[in-house]
Amino acid sequence: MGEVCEIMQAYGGVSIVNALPSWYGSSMAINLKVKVEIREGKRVYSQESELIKTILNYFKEKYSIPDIEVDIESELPQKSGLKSSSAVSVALIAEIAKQYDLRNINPPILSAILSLKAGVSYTGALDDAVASYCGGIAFTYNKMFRIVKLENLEDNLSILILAKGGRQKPVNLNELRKYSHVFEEIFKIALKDYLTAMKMNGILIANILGYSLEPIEIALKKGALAAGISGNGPSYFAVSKNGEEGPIYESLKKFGDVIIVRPVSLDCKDLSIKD
Ligand SMILES: Nc1ncnc2c1ncn2[C@@H]1O[C@H](COP(=O)(O)OP(=O)(O)O)[C@@H](O)[C@H]1O
Ligand SMILES: O=C(O)C1=C[C@@H](OP(=O)(O)O)[C@@H](O)[C@H](O)C1
Repeated sequence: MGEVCEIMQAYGGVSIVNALPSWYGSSMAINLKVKVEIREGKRVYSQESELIKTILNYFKEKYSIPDIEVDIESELPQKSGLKSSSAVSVALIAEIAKQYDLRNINPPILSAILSLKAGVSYTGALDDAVASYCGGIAFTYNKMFRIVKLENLEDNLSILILAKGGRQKPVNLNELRKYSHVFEEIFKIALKDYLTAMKMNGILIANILGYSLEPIEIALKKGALAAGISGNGPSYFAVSKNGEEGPIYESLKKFGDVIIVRPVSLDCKDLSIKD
């Protein structure tokens, strides 16, 4: 990521397996970006979100970096299920590490730790942070901050997104955790067949969290390879082969604005992956 361009950037993503029920999570990077720039200057605390504040405080306390101002340019709606918080946090952490030459920082792992500390995440969302930083598909066990696997993907897919931000619906964690064994099985399926897992997860999450199944059923009927709720919602997504988006796009349009994006190929060389 970011290394080849001046401005640090990270990606949004769609869910393959939501990590809330079983702590096992998987996410696919998409080409909606967050760009972060920093410069030394007086912090405006009142304008910092809890996440930004927590990250800046961490680096100030641990590495004595000076006060910095942060500029964020984001193509992702906040509280959307499209991984905006992980993209912002991983890009900011990576940019600070780069500018201040801080070695031995693993941006996705630190993102997970600080997202928990900031209270913007339930499990740390390491799955989202790894995909956001590396592209490709990430498989993680968030309870132990462990990256299980990083995978590249076929580049012949399109993702159609009914992008909605500002999640209002409370996330019923207790209800989700009742299904931990089911989601652990879906995670195992995902390691071999991510599209089937994506579909199972997307339908189940919509059911458990009380989102309408209509957009999902219609997209699947029109030939989508997978469809569902991403993250904790409210955004929906559907997957199709390149060039076959038409009928799915038309069917989803009646539910709101639909954007068509592409998955991002894996591009990460410096993360240690432990089985
Ligand atoms: N552009 C941004 N600028 C500052 N903070 C952001 C931005 N986008 C996301 N965030 C942080 O991430 C949080 C949203 O996280 P979350 O509810 O998990 O949504 P998502 O599903 O989009 O990741 C916001 O409340 C905020 O703290
Ligand atoms: O808070 C968390 O730990 C997570 C939130 C969800 O994503 P969103 O934040 O995109 O809803 C989920 O898909 C992810 O696996 C873990």
